[in-house]
Amino acid sequence: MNTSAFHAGTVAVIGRPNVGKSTLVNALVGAKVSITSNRPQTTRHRLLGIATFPHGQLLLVDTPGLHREQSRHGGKAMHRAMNRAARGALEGVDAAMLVIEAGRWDDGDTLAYDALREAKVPVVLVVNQVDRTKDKTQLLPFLAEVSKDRDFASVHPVSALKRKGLEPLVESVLKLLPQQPALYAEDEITDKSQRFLAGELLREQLMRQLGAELPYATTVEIERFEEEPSEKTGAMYRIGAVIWVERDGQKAIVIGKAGARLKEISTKARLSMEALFGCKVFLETWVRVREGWSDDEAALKAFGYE
Ligand SMILES: Nc1nc2c(ncn2[C@@H]2O[C@H](COP(=O)(O)OP(=O)(O)OP(=O)(O)O)[C@@H](O)[C@H]2O)c(=O)[nH]1
Repeated sequence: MNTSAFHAGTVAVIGRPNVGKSTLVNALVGAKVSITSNRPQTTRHRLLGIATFPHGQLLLVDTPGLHREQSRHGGKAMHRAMNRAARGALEGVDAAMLVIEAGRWDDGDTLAYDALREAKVPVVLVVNQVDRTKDKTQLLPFLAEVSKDRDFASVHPVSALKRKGLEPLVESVLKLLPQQPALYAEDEITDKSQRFLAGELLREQLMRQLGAELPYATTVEIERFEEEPSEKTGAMYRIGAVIWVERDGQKAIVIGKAGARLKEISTKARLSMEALFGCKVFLETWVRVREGWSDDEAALKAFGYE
């Protein structure tokens, strides 16, 4: 490897809820480090996905506050608040990927763009979900329209889901990063612990399978995470997870008829854990009721919320 041409640095991934940020991060990292669902606001925690390529390394960071509720509020006060939040979140970031949905640019995108410009972060525009654009002749005019009078380092139509257009995107972003050796080892994909990721994968299944039925205050706590040697398969992880809800009725929803739903949720979560960790997983899940925990600051802390 020619280390003199190696670029590495932090890249903020910014965009309205549900545009496909997590899907993009996972596609770039090549593994599932960020959970996805078609419900907005899936990403609760700041995430760092690490993507290493022959010419460089991207440290992909979430910027909480920058893509929350953007489109619902407007006005100067919101603009100022956004810019304040942006300044903190963007400190030390080398570049940003502004992710939008093909065919759509709204006020939220403008706010994010302005915040990035104000923070003087070079921005690459990622026009995602191009696979959903049926009439491809509309794409070029759309790209021209959104880049007119805006200062993007480059513009990339991609499909994060189908992993299309990612190579040129990576090349462009790497060019914006300082020339320096890799900051993390090549096989590191996240700074999050496996324990944390296990909880995220279970939460992902809860969201996917319960959809709108998922009680708002549901959270996941990993009570047990142990590695055990296994004669047959090498290592095995024994994971115990508690799904916390606020009421008995909610518990019944999560468990489902004769436990069918919880079984399905646990099986799918276990399979994604095995895929991510590369070993057998023995997963046990319980649903427990804790009344009013979402009001209790100390309880929130115990669940990993700041
Ligand atoms: N067709 C298509 N769907 C996509 C693409 N990228 C993401 N999606 C879907 O869009 C939905 C939202 O994707 P996420 O990656 O969770 O979006 P996000 O921006 O991280 O969402 P938040 O965490 O809520 O901010 C999921 O159902 C994805 O499968 C794409 O390129 N094409």
